[in-house]
Amino acid sequence: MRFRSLAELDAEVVGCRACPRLVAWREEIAVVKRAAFAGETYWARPVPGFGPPDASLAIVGLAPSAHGANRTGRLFTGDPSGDVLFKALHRVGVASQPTSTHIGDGLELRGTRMVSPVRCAPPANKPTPEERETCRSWLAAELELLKPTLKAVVVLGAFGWQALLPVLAEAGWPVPAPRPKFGHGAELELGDLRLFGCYHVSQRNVQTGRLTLDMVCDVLASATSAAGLN
Ligand SMILES: O=c1cc[nH]c(=O)[nH]1
Repeated sequence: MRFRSLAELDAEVVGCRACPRLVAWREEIAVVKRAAFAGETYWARPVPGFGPPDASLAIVGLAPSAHGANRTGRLFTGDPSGDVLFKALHRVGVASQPTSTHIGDGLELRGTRMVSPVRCAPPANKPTPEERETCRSWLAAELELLKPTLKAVVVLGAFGWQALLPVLAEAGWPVPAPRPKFGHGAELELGDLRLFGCYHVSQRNVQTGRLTLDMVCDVLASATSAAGLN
């Protein structure tokens, strides 16, 4: 294995400059900024996973948002997607508080690690298939390190689902062929690992009513139970 620990992986991933388009974008945003954050220094680097290294539950998202994790340096922190997600994680008992505003705000996750298939903020929140492929080795390394304790994964959206299944198959989990499709409420049993599909907690999904806080909590409750966390 390339990394001996998640701490080692996290320390290395933040220096990645593999995708020129993403490097340019994450750094440009940090200069232009959003007016509300004009006084802040943006993180403007790849965002590592967040949560304990012996997690039994993983939450797989999409990519850091421009003025959220790309600003704060922590996944789902400081953006509207995180507002919903952390409320739900707190409600099911794995987040110490319902909000996540900045590193050092006191938030802790119990038995749960957030992982991003793409580590840099992409223009229009849309990584290219090439960028997803380039970032895949980080996702693979993170799952390999989590494997000894991992029991359940919640995948937020089709992008994460498509990124994750090949990585799980390569790491030895019995992923069926053809690969099962993503859907909200989809559930897969891959040997000792349970996979749960959930619509992404994006502002658009929530504002249009496609996804409600209760729907997120329902999926998380099943997943935390499968992960032995409640
Ligand atoms: O997947 C996502 C979406 C928003 N913010 C993140 O950090 N990840």
